[in-house]
Amino acid sequence: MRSTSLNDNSDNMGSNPPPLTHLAQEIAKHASIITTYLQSHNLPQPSFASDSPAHPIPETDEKLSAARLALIEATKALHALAIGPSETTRLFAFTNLCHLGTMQVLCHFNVPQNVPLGSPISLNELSTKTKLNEHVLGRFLRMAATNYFFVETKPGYFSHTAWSKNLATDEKMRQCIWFRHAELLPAVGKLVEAVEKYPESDDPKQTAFALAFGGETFFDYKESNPDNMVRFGQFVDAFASGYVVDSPDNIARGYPWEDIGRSGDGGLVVDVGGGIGHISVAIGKEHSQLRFLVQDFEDLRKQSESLVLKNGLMGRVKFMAHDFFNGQPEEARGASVYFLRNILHNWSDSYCQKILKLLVEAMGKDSRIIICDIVLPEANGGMPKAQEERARALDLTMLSMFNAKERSLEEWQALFSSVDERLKITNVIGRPKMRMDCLIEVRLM
Ligand SMILES: C[S@@+](CC[C@H](N)C(=O)[O-])C[C@H]1O[C@@H](n2cnc3c(N)ncnc32)[C@H](O)[C@@H]1O
Repeated sequence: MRSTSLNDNSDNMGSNPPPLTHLAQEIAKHASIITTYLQSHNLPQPSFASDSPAHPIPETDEKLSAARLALIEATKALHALAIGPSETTRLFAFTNLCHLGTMQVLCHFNVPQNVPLGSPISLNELSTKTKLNEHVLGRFLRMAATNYFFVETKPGYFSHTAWSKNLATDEKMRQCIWFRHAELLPAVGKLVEAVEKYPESDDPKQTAFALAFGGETFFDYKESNPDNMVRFGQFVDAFASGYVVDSPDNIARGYPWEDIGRSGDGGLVVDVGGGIGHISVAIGKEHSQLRFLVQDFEDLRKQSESLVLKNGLMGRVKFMAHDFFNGQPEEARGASVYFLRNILHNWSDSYCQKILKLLVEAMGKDSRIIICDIVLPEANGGMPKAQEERARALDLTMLSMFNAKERSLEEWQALFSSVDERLKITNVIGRPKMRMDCLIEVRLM
């Protein structure tokens, strides 16, 4: 997309079309690429209808994905220009905050699951089923419907759209709402206080989150609230399984995993802070020569083992309770890969140094570390604004929750060098293979 829509102050009196027209043309062009692809592959067109798929535009085709990102980029700019500076500010976050409250109420009272999948339901019946006052329920549902969740098919009757059906049928999606409302919102509400009180701190106890949650660090709070830990795990799983960050399948295809474990190096991948092991499972399904050790807190063992069982990977993917601030046990030393996905961005530099030092101690001469995290662009570094917005939002989420951060490539290399001068970035796989996260390969050189 041409830069006029975002950076250019020209009066548009020349031969270029005015920004609104230019953006509308871009939108038409990219929409047409997508529509034609879907038609020629006999795939349904994106629609709000409840039988529409949750991911209507496949992620696997690079050209299609690029068209989708360009479409999102152009619609974002067009939307902003159409609304204008004054209205943008006057209405800032107004509807989004109310949407967040609305969705959390609806999820809390199990409304999505109580709307039948194939037919409408009256407010009266839904109120009886969910024990939510009928009038109040109607107000929340009508708000949600302005954001395409549910549709009022006739007065007082609601049906699913593809959006609300996704929420109804996938518990992990409901945990995305829960996390934003129950944890991120209170933390963000304490940002001013945190920045004022702890301007230079990198301590995970001196965060906006800690100010909102009785002084506990994010993970201490999780450990003392096991239910909350499970919900968080489901949220991370959902967050990681689509376009927002890179899907497990994308990671399984994004790196030359086939080169590992072929030449007598054992093919052991230690998935450090691997959660329930969904990334190991995705890679393991594609690359049968690899074995995995998923390390995380003991609470996740049961979920992890049932995921492994479900995917028939017993014997190849093993769960191990291990704190990454302790040295690696014998079983995990000299592994082919130490894989850390969305781990280091949760910690400030001094904590990352501790984690990485322990890995360097465990590494053999052929071991590599692979980090899957965002590489922040330089200013105006070519990342589409809509994507950069998400990367920056993650960066500020890291600040609010952990006093941590997303890093630019320079910051990544500086971190590795501060741990061991021999640690060098040997490969970075980013767009277009990966969407948002990059795969950063680091070796002892
Ligand atoms: C953002 S999640 C990432 C999980 C997984 N790597 C993924 O990409 O989905 C961070 C993970 O680090 C784990 N974790 C936090 N502190 C840890 C520690 N000290 N030792 C081991 N795991 C830890 C959490 O339980 C959580 O599963």
